[in-house]
Amino acid sequence: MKQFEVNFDGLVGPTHNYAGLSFGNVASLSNASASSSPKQAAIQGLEKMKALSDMGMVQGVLAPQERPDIYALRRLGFTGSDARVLEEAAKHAPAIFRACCSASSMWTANAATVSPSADTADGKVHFTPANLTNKYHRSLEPEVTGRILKGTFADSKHFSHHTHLPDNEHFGDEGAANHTRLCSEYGKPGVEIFVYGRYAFDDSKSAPQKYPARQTFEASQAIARLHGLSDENVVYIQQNPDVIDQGVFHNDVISVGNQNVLFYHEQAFANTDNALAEIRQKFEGDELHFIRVDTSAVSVQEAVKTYLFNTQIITLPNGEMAIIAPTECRDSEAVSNYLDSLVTLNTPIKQVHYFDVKQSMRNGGGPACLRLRVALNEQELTAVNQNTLINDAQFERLHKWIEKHYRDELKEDDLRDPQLLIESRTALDELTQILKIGSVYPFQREV
Ligand SMILES: NCCC[C@H](NC(=O)CCC(=O)O)C(=O)O
Repeated sequence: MKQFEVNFDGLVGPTHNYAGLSFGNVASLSNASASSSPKQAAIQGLEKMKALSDMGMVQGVLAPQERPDIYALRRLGFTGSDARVLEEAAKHAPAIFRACCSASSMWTANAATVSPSADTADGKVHFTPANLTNKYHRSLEPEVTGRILKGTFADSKHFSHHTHLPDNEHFGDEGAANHTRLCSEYGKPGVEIFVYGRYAFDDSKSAPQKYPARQTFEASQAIARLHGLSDENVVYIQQNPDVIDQGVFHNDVISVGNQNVLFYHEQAFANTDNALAEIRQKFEGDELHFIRVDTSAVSVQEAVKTYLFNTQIITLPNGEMAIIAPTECRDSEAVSNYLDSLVTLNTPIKQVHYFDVKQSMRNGGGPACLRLRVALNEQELTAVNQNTLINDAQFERLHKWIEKHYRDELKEDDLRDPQLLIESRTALDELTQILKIGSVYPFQREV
């Protein structure tokens, strides 16, 4: 049977903006308040999806969330008409208001953790939305994310959906950004690697000092239990606390895996030798490539700046692997030299493709943050909501939809504009019809 890894990229929403909300995510902080271009950002993202589909990959799209989140503001005591809620919140609680406007659902690597059917006890593909408790603006996402995932993977014969973990820092879960999977083929059992930043129930263990560790060991274990993974197929690795303190807020900023390749920075993990030995022992297959990048070649600071590890490693239809990198990697001498030499080495990675995703990079999200990977066999792929897969027709439809509804420029002050809320709702309502995902947004569910 054929097997695929489908990348589901997040569509950028109509209120894309930079609010500087993520402490510990250096790029997000340094671009706060800059004006944004929702139209350009959405088109950049869509073009990346189309380019991957043109390379012969199966590419999907996940709908964005509605922002500003009026419901979150009402829960915090703002009342009256929607226009009044916006006005009062922007005036009296500007920081909270900005958090309720965040564009962050576009980074679908944080939407959920996904375990393919080859790894799970019941032979279904399992999804758990990430609770994203560490950042208030991100903690607003899991409920709607869960509905979007259910609308995209609706067939209960093949897909199993869990509720996000308890909304508490002890079970802080950042989804696939802290999870990767190695396998000989996508449809064969793999090793699921969970990378966590700290222990929540054991203070004696090491943890970062400056920036938060968003993912806990206990959350990772809970996901593995929920998904019915066997201990023989799971490896837990602690992220090096020092690199978290240097701005590596998710594991996917310092390591990435695909099939039999683990690409990682020398300083990525706390106890690298043990972790790699355990992966080697649990991996089913002959050839395993650990590609380590040394600090002398690329410093942690340069990796954070260029997002060398927030690249996507994909397997092309001809079996070769390609790296999908942001143009920031090409613009750095150290990183572009490294990538030039990497493709000449004896590893499966043979190509590098650069993409301009600046509108996302400015919020601290590279190509890998923009996608949720879902490994599927042929039957499961047929069971996916086909309207969420990118082909020429769907690309055209979404392109037109963006052109019709999105603004060219958005300033911070525009977010309180009630007209923008109406525009976004009109756009999102139409989107749910294009993607046929049902009424996922709160404004569509009011009676
Ligand atoms: N995987 C990439 C995630 C980036 C995301 N940035 C943000 O939420 C910044 C949003 C802002 O500052 O407006 C985060 O840090 O979780």
